Amino acid sequence: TGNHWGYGKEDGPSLWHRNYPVAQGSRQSPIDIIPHQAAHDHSLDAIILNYDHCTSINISNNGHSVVVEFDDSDDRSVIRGGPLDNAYRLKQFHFHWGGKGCHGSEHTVAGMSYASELHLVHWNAVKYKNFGEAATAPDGLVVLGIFLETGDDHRWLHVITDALYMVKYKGSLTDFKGFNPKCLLPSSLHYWTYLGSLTTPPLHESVTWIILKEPISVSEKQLGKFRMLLFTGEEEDQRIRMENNFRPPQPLKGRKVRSSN
Ligand SMILES: COc1ccc(/C(C)=C/C(=O)O)cc1
Ligand SMILES: [Zn+2]
Repeated sequence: TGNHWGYGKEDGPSLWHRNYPVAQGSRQSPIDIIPHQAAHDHSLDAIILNYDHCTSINISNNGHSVVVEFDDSDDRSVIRGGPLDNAYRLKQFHFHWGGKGCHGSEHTVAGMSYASELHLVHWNAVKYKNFGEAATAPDGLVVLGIFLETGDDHRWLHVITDALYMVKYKGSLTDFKGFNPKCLLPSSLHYWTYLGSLTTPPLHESVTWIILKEPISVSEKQLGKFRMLLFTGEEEDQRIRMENNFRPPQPLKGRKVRSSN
């Protein structure tokens, strides 16, 4: 129906251009990051994350990923510094992951993909009056990308994975208060940055990407809990496991990736 899209054979990333022609645009995401081709830009400042007074609201299954939304009615939780001209407000975060034993990050590093990728989505509330308007502007959004690799248990990720049973089905939502995503950051904030897009429809070319170089470690068991989510709703006959919800790397089309120190 309508602009239905997904990650399957009949509605996956290679077909999205039919309803979203920008899918073949000049600044699409994700991309393959080639570290030694990234320009070290010494003018790039450190990124600053002011998440101390962030207010998480709910966790939901939107049929494509699991999303934690935040109160973005003021500048209580923002990202600034780095390549940014102003502060951007945290709106939501979500994940992309693979099937069992398969990797599912969106960005790749020298052709290597990680098990999963966390996206923290922020919007430019200085220049735009709401998220929807910012989402269509070339400098409207900032997405902070964090790679997840499998290894030790992540000591805080269980707060999220323990809630996933509540949002098993597409369209489900439940309260999720008091979660601060600062606990999901790696120790280093060194990053790559480039101009790109949303990685799901409507694929707007409105994102300044900031991808942290250092992955966080999560256990295979924790990652497995994401795979108990379903793409399908409670009322649907088909039960399709939510996995491999990632878009593959897109053409760089002459863009430069910059590297912080
Ligand atoms: C205005 O509608 C939107 C739909 C999705 C998104 C995001 C945040 C997509 C993505 O994460 O790739 C933004 C706006
Ligand atoms: Zn994403």
